[in-house]
Amino acid sequence: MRQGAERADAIFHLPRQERARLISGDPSKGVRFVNYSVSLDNDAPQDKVDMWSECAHHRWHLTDDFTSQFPECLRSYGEVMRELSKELGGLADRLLSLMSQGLGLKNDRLKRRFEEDPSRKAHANYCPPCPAPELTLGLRPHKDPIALNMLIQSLGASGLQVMKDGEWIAIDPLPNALVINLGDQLQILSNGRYKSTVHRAVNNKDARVSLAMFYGLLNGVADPIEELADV
Ligand SMILES: O=C(O)CCC(=O)C(=O)O
Ligand SMILES: [Fe+2]
Repeated sequence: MRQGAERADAIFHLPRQERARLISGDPSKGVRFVNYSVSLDNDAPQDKVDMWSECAHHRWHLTDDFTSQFPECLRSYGEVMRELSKELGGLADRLLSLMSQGLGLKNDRLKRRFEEDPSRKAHANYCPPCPAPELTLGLRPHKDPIALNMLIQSLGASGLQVMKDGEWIAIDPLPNALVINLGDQLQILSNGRYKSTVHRAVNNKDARVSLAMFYGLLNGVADPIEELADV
């Protein structure tokens, strides 16, 4: 896990020309940089805040070699990613099994639902050292639209905060720990029994990296699973 965050950090320190080649709006690219721009909350323009972060996106998989599309300069990141993907794929299944039990369903119920239409995306987030952290955010407040986010944080600078009872609570990085965040799809599938959490990332004078491994349904979900639907 530590290596996942370290190698992800390397993506953001590639030579300028290599980086330029990765900037793209085309989701079919193996790895692409997207920039978070200004937070555009048009309903509350006074709350606009500058995003001080960069993000690299790619898909992940347990068995397909999704790294074959990675450029040569990301070879060692790809090696770590392949290992991590197998581990986190297994972890996602275990979590879904426990969450199925928690809902009073058969252990494999959620797992089977996800296998019908799976989506696996990774976001490597990088917040560079920020001279004025109080004027910026790394990631604006949001809920993850997908089901599960298995998040690895670099050690050192903290940044992740979760909204609880109207207050922001810092979730500081711990060695060898993952943060498991539930997103909208699990809230919908569970008919509100599991909650999608509002979270954000704040900036620091020091750099920070996080690696979000998302798992969920590719085409989204509009209804709870049948057994939990209101009648
Ligand atoms: O950087 C973080 O800790 C949060 C990442 C996150 O929320 C996301 O990628 O959706
Ligand atoms: Fe998120």
